[in-house]
Amino acid sequence: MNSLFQSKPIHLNLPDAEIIYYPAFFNKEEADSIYAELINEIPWQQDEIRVFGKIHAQPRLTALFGNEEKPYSYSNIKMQPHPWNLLLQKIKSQIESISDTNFTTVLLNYYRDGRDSNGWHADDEKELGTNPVIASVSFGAERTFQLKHNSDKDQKKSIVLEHGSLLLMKGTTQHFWKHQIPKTAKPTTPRINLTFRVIK
Ligand SMILES: O=C(O)CCC(=O)C(=O)O
Ligand SMILES: [Fe+2]
Repeated sequence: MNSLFQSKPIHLNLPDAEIIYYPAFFNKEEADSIYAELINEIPWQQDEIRVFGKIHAQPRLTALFGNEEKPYSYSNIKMQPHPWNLLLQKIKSQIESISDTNFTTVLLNYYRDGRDSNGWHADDEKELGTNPVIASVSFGAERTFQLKHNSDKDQKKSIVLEHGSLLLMKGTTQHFWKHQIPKTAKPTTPRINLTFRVIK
């Protein structure tokens, strides 16, 4: 893997946000091999979440890796991280050099098909601190990532996250915007997304 700076960054021009998209952060060959390894080697689990008092199976599979002493809680789930493996450490160090951030944790999502999704949310948990840097890398099927501003209803953005791409969200993005991966009726093969985070 030595694909740094292969693709030109695209700065999304959105108010109250700092979002940068790198379309081919990993080249096709690297992305293919990372995708296959992640599908096979990650201990994917399907958690239950509580939404308005009701228990649901999460509409995707997940896994958490990170520094041992940093559990991560969201949607009423407390996840204990698996220790870093070699592949995730390698991806982490490439992303750290481009984002100038030392990540403690990565949350992995496995969207099996178009019925899997990730509903509107901000990554604004207390333990991420103010103005968190979130580095999101995608492998496999392309899915649409939607953004909407919390108070200005005219501000919305959709972006297709490509195989091997990196999306960096920083600054005040999580305070003013929510994001989601909606379900799609289009026949869709699996997609894996990794969001690297700093847990304080
Ligand atoms: O799958 C994605 O691209 C987004 C994942 C996400 O927003 C999250 O895990 O917080
Ligand atoms: Fe998110």
